[in-house]
Amino acid sequence: MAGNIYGLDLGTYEIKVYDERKDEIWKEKSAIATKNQTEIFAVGDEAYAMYEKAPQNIEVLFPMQGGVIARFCDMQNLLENLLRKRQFFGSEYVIAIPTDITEVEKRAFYDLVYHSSARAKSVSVVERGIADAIGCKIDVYQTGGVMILNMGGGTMELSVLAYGGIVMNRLLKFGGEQFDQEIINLVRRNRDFLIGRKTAEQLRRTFGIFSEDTKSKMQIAGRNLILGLPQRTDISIGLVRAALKEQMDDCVDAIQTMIQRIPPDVLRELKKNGIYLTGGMANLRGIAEYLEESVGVRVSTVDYPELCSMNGLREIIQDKKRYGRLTYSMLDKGYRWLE
Ligand SMILES: Nc1ncnc2c1ncn2[C@@H]1O[C@H](COP(=O)(O)OP(=O)(O)OP(=O)(O)O)[C@@H](O)[C@H]1O
Repeated sequence: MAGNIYGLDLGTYEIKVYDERKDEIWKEKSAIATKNQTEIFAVGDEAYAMYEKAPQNIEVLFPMQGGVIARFCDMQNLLENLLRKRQFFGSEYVIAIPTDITEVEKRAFYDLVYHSSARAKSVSVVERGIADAIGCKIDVYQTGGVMILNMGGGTMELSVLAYGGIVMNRLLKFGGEQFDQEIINLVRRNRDFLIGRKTAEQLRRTFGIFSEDTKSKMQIAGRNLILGLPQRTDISIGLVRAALKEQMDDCVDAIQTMIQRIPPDVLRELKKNGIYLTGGMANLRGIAEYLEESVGVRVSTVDYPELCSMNGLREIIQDKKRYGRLTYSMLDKGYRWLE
């Protein structure tokens, strides 16, 4: 059977895969569990389920950090194990990659697949901002200016697009994970109470932190650091809101700084078209309204924002004639110096 075509978005929080033959998108957590530092014990969602619960000889690792591949071999093992269940030999791959990273970091995405046991027929890459825009149903060739803000698990990526290309791009190295860490730190400092990353994520996802609500509380489990005992306690929405404030301010500052630097003609169009929010963090209730009020430009979200770049990759793969020129191989002339 001839090879398939896969679209990949290797996120810090989740790996998303588009399978062209089945025309389906699936996702798994970017996590791998190793036993005694030698043997692969579990991958994806199964490995993530063990995080903070696994026995000492099992280590749960997150090979993507800040949007780039931090542990190359672990990431390759993870991807190979996830794809092994499918027809992955001799297939073509299109990978969505962040723009504002070094050429060496970009090349790592390419090598990850090209030099894996998948024996890929071809590997090409596309800037994630472009995939996101196509996923938002923006006509990337015709638009004179639009901003995409991808709010992910480990990064926030700001891209300004015009006429099929990226005019400006900035990758902020914080996302959902860092928000959760801030919640953990504040609960610990304020309440002498230790909670895990999954509990912090649950707090962030449950509370409507951008609403007017000041009364909501949620009961969570953790460890009382004074008594050293496991306990349950109530955490208020105000505490979670306070934990997220600084990073939300940094995000608003980054958007405003970028807006100040945009060439005037592109800015005029951008003000008409607005900012599109993508990535899992765009699911936070009320975030679009909050950003719109803070930066003074219309902000919209799409349904299932975490899958937006995958929907874009799907379009790119299905309509190669139209979108093929937006993808490139890292073996193209411009990249040969890295070989
Ligand atoms: N319904 C939701 N409410 C709030 N947050 C959510 C929701 N769904 C997902 N998230 C958050 O979105 C983040 C993951 O988003 P996404 O899948 O876009 O990231 P990623 O692509 O893996 O990471 P990155 O792009 O930074 O490398 C996680 O922090 C997760 O907690």
